[in-house]
Amino acid sequence: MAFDDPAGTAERAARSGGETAAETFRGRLDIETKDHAADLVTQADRAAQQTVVSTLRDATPDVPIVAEEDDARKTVPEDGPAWIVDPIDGTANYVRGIQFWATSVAAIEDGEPVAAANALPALDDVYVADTSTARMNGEEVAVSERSNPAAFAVAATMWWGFMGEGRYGDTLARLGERFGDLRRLGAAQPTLSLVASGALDAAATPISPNPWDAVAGVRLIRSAGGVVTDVHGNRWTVDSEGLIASNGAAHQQLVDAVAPSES
Ligand SMILES: O=P(O)(O)OC[C@H]1O[C@](O)(COP(=O)(O)O)[C@@H](O)[C@@H]1O
Ligand SMILES: [Mg+2]
Repeated sequence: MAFDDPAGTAERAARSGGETAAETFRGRLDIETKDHAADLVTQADRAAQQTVVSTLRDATPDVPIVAEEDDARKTVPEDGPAWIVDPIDGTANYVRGIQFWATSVAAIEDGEPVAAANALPALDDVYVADTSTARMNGEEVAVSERSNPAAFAVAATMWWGFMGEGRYGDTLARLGERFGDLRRLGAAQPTLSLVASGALDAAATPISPNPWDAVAGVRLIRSAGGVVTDVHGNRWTVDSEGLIASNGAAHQQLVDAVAPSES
């Protein structure tokens, strides 16, 4: 492995970026829009990214860094190691003063997520995973043991209203019919962290997420004993269509709800 202690470095970097972002949480912010009116960026996103990047560069000067903001690299290399950074995942929550946001750092090697850290400073929670174990605040966590879909809480994560043609509403309706309870929490990495800890039973989206919205959470969920696939039920990779994450107990029902056959 090209990384030396990737989980430890990811945790340090996520904590440091989270501290930078926390300094201005619920303070005065300059808010800019990106692709659409609800796609936001602030000086806090940029400052947190600088903190994370400098922590990672100090530890691993030669490892490429994929990151959401500014002119950082946006694509994950197929071969070799890379860091994947979302300085604030859940900026829309952050600017509204809602505590559910994270600084997310993942390590990937030859396309395979090998470590992850999601720091949620406003909630004082930190999720960390290596290739075998997921921890929340230092304690090992596992996906939920629920098996009855009627008892499931499923997060319809990653906003996809822009897909149009009723697909968003139709997918939510199918999830609502097949599972007991639905959530939209406003931030993908914290949502995936809750699947890893067993607080949620599943999370799903038919859109192809950005790597910084997905990779850390995928590592956390797999190390917590869960399953992450694409919309067809195939093992999830950074090139996948959609993302369906669960405790494994009703995974096919989720796949069916998110990507029904055309017939
Ligand atoms: O689970 P929800 O409510 O759809 O929220 C997920 C949202 O979180 C995000 O990961 C937030 O991303 P950023 O705040 O980093 O831009 C979005 O990609 C996604 O729309
Ligand atoms: Mg972000």
